[in-house]
Amino acid sequence: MDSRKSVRNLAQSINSLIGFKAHLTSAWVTSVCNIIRNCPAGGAPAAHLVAQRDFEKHSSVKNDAESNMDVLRIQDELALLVSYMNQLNAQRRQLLNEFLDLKGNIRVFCRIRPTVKGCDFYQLSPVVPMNSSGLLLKVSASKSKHYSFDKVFHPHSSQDEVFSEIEPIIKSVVDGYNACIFAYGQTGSGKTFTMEGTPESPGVVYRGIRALFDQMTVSNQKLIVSFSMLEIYLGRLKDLLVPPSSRVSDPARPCLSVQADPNGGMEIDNLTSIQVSDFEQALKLYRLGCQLRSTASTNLNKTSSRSHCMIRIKINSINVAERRRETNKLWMVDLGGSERVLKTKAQGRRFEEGKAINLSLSALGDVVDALQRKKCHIPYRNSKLTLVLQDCLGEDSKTLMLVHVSPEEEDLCESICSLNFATRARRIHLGNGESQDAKEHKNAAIISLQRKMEQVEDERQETRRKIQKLNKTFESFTTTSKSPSLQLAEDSQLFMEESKHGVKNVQKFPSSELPRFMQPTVCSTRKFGVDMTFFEERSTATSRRRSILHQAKSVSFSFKRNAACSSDCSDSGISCVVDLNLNSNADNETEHSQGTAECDIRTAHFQMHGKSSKCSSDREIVPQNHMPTVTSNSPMRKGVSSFPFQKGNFRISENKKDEVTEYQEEDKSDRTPSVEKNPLNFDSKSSATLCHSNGFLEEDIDCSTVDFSQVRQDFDNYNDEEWGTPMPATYNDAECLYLYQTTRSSHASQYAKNDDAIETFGDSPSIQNLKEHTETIAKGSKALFHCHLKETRQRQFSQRSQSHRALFKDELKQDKASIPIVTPRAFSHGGTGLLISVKLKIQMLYFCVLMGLGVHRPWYEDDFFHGLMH
Ligand SMILES: Nc1ncnc2c1ncn2[C@@H]1O[C@H](COP(=O)(O)OP(=O)(O)OP(=O)(O)O)[C@@H](O)[C@H]1O
Repeated sequence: MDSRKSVRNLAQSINSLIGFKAHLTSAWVTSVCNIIRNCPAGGAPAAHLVAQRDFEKHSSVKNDAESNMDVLRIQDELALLVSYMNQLNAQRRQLLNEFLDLKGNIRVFCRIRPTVKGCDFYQLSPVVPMNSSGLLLKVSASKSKHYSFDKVFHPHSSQDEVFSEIEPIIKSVVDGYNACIFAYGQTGSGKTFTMEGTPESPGVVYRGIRALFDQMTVSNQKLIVSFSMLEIYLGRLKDLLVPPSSRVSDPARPCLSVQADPNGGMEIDNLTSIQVSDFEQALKLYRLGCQLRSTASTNLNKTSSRSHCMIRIKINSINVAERRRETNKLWMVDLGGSERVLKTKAQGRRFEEGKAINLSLSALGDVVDALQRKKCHIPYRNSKLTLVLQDCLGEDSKTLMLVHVSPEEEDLCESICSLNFATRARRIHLGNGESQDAKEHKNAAIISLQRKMEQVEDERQETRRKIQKLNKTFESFTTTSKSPSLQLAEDSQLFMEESKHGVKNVQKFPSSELPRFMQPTVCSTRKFGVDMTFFEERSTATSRRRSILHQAKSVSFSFKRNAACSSDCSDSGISCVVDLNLNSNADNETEHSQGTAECDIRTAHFQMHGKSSKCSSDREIVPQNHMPTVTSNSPMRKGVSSFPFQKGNFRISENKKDEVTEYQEEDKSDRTPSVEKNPLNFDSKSSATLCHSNGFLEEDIDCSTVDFSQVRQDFDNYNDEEWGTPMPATYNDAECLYLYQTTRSSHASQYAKNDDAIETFGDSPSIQNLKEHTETIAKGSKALFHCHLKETRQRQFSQRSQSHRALFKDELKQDKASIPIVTPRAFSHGGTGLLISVKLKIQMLYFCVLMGLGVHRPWYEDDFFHGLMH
């Protein structure tokens, strides 16, 4: 009896010590008691039972020993194979390197565009391809000139053929080299076709990104890839991942500027850099950037690129042991077309664009010339183009120039210029003359290296297969040999880790494998401040993949004072930036307006969300509009929070006053009746007050005067194709109201269709103004308006979140390289991340101990668990 009492007391002491009682429901205790009941009968065990147990124990020990031996054997084999694989990887790298060195650090390919006039190419064209590396240019009837390049692509060469020659350079980027691939040539010669391609036959950028990710998967290296895209337009750098409306509407946003980094590389300050984890994400960004390129119709090309378009893929290596650099870059550049102004008859802006392009191409020529002559001064600084590419045009990088020529007679002059330029570039690595013997020797070496590379590749494939097979066997051993309690303890640990880091791996921890008492209750979900939705099994594959950084959030809001509505619905909605800049001076800045000194590399995490498991809204985050999450490896750090907007739910309502944006109903009986049935379901005599602590929007809204249908209709008319990225097709009433409010705000009244046209609203535009404006939008600038709305929304959220910064300081200090994860609920319960983490740890330990006790039941009865309840 005494021992029972002490057991009860022990449970109560534990409760009072860690305040855990609140989480223990009767269901929990019943589950634990059931476990105990299912164990062999209580009391003193019968002798035969003891004997049987001893026998089982003995045989299980024997089996355990055998399986342990097997596991050890597999582990040994695996270790051997992995080390062999590493050797093969190193060998492959070395061979590829030698191969590229032999082929030259600067390689020049020539691609001849098919003729557009449909004439007999070989007879009439002045450009005649001779073999795989030479072409003949018929300058006149009696005179012709021979050019040779590393590769000549005939007019009928496919995009596949072109890319197969480029692929080794892409692979070398994964091995730690800088690389630059650029398309050069006169306007209309096919540069954009080669780089961008068409949906049916995608170009080098598409294939390059895919090859890069494939190579990363194969080489099994931990690499962080980030994507940037910019253009050099009229000598200015423009971020192509920032919509023009945002560039214009935020005068505080600094221009992009090129700076030398301490490692001798070049860095572009303020350039949006978005971390991508797979090919699809990078591709989406690329498409987005392409939409924003400056193109125009000229005499020579209907869709002429009026700028140099530059795609940068930056690769940061975590394990640098086997790589040359920690960070390296791949530039893929679609240069603007060289053109003769007389020929294009360009005027005004087109003339200026052509002039700027020609100037920078000429600067590129000077740099190439200086490199060729091995001058001590290389005039990189003469143009933005050469400055940006500086670290990829040197000796230690792989450069590939794709020169494009038109086969038309009338383009002969331009073809001669382009081919001469390319020949000059090629001399950099070839020297002025190479004997025939030397050439043959080199070719033989290249072929032999190619064979070796193929052998190594085969060997790698085979080894990879073996490793996979062994891994499977190993997994089957380890899963069967684990005792249930050990498995549970490990899973619990996993849960702890995942909760701490915000990682939600649904497959690893499905609720069906958990005892009921380990499953979250509504109460525990609220109390812990951790999103427990990941316990729920997802029915579709798409809903399984969730962003690491995404934090689902319960939202509650109230329109009517006494009728708060709360929802546990987790929506993969809009992620907004929580600016964690530790420099207080920059408090009011968005990621694009950071001071350059504070930010070396700014990486935005672009999140691709699938459909929410519970909610119907399916939204994609678009960089800058919904502003990607931003991190930095400089002292400035940023984290992520989510901001779900969904139909019916309006604002996140939290306890802290400075974090809250909520609508409260105000009784204003003198309001005029609603224009139409108010979609917000406001009483026609009501108005809403938008309360922002940051003062961004502070005014009463007379809801009865807002024609929501007009606002919504306008946004519904918005065409996704214009923007190139899927957008929500409809806007809910809350967003309409927000839009309306935004247009009334003096802080957010500038919209621009392009650089030339800026429309500005006054401080208090009337409804008429708003309607006029929405009509304007309907005529052509919906997308920009849309961007503006999102940017405004993001900025507001970003500012609101800055009050959290201090709370992240500890995390930031601990791990500079990792991405800070924000668990928003932690704040709403008034605790710091550390406190909650410790608390979670204790509670989990407690669970494990109880489970252990439940299974082994050394000295107590069910009373112990009942004691926990009292
Ligand atoms: N190899 C090719 N096969 C089929 N069509 C091609 C090829 N190269 C170019 N074209 C076509 O020629 C036209 C002009 O090509 P493109 O726009 O790529 O030229 P560009 O060099 O980028 O011109 P600009 O410098 O003015 O932008 C396009 O319609 C394109 O589809």
